[in-house]
Amino acid sequence: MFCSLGHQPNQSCRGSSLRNRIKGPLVVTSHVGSALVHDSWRTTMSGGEQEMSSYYVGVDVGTGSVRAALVDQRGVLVAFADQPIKKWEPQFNHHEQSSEDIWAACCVVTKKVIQGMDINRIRGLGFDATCSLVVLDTHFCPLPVNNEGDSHRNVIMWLDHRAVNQVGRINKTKHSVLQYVGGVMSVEMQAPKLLWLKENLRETCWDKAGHFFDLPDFLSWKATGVTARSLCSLVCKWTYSADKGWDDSFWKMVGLEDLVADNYSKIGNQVLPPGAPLGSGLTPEAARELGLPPGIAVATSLIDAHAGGLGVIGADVRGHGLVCEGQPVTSRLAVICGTSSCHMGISKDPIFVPGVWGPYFSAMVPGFWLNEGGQSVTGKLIEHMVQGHAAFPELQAKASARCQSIYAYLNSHLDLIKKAQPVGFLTVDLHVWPDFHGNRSPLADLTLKGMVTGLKLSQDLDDLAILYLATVQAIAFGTRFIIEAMEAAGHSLSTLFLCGGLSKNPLFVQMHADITGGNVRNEQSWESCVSKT
Ligand SMILES: Nc1ncnc2c1ncn2[C@@H]1O[C@H](COP(=O)(O)OP(=O)(O)O)[C@@H](O)[C@H]1O
Ligand SMILES: O=C(CO)[C@H](O)[C@H](O)COP(=O)(O)O
Repeated sequence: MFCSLGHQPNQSCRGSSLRNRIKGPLVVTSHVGSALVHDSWRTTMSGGEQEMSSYYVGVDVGTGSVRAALVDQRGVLVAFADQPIKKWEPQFNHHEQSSEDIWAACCVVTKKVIQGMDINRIRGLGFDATCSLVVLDTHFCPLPVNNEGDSHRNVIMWLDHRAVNQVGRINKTKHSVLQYVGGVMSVEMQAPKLLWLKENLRETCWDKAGHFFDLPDFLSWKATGVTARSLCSLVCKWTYSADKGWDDSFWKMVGLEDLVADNYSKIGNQVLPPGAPLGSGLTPEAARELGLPPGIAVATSLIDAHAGGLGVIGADVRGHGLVCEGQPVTSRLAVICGTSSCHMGISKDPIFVPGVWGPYFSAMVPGFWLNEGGQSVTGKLIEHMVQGHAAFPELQAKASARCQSIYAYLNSHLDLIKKAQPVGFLTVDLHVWPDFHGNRSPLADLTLKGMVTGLKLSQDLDDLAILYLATVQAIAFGTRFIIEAMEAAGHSLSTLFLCGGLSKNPLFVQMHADITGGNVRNEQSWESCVSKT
């Protein structure tokens, strides 16, 4: 049911090219060839076949856009659409969104993928989304998370770092729940953000709040009216234990005892495993807004990285002659790379990796423990470096003259200037430290900053291309650093499975293969193997 899709702004399409956009469990479901797509449509449209297809809609809310996919019961992708969503940065390190804007985008993309379809064949709907914090009042209306009192902006995004002081105090408690987030709570998790709201927006937000949702759970509530939370969100971002539930002593110790007093009704006291059906399914109101039939099944949600991780870690790789065929799923590391990169590895027994989130039980693959390493800005960092360079306008002009994306142009430019040497050698004198937004894993130090060494006075297109390469390499070294920490703690990883927007960049995939020295699979080419040096 879950899917997580790559991103091309404002597009809706059908057919074989859709495969290149998938980053979730749909990755290896089947052959998304146009023949298959047409077959399933013919069956649908004629209505005469005995075994008529059932269809499912998956909605994936990333940082920059919302994507929907329509798949049939075999997992074949039939239609795809995406739509950008709004983001605000009212001050440095404050990142906000609007839950109404996000829901409206979910409705737009869902309507697009079901266009021309017999909607009575649609059997179910599922959501995944970023782990951002949505705040609603007791009547489920948006509350402002900002000093301006703008209630439209009622979402504190996952990458928001406003609660630095609060997370510092939480970490000083050394409470035992911190063992399950790599020993150090991240400012990107929900407890510090809640404490910030209580300490900074008491009257306008905290006192009026009736519901604090992780964004994936907000979407499933919006679709069903059921306020149950996903085990995935609560375990990974809210300190909930699959085994022991909430720990009252943690919330009391950090100054959020009010959440305990009302039996966690504001943050969730009914918890379901990802994929479990919610209530009576899609409400009539949500059905109208989405263009779907009321009452169809709606699944308990997943965080976006976990949806992508579930998809690639569970991929059936038989028959492609891959090295990883026959190796256990615990030897796979899923790297979900979009705005950020998330490194998802699973194990049968809990593994405690300093600076790497988890171990989380059953939060992604049922019955397995999950460790989640991460780099908070990867796609966003590449954009920051490239767009901030003096030669960016020239790059844009040249790429558009060739009808290429700026990244395709930069990759071919690197090929041109590398001459006979391997492309990686172009950066022997230029190095990037990629922690421009702190280090999520394995140093777990939000105070770290980015760094570039080896700059010269020239600022031409060659310099931009080499800076871009050094940034991609720095990100790949970050992945290697995370793998080394996970292996030192007991993981045994042999294959990286990349998915998300960045996995469409061959240079990004190649540098991960070269620098980690492992087998790397990306979403686009299941059949071809990226070599290692
Ligand atoms: N074809 C491509 N080549 C290079 N980079 C790409 C490509 N498509 C998307 N990206 C990059 O991937 C990132 C977005 O990935 P995506 O998975 O859509 O993110 P999110 O889920 O965070 O919204 C952006 O930084 C974008 O520049
Ligand atoms: O913390 C995370 C998952 O646990 C992600 O970084 C967050 O959800 C953002 O995802 P994306 O980079 O795909 O927008």
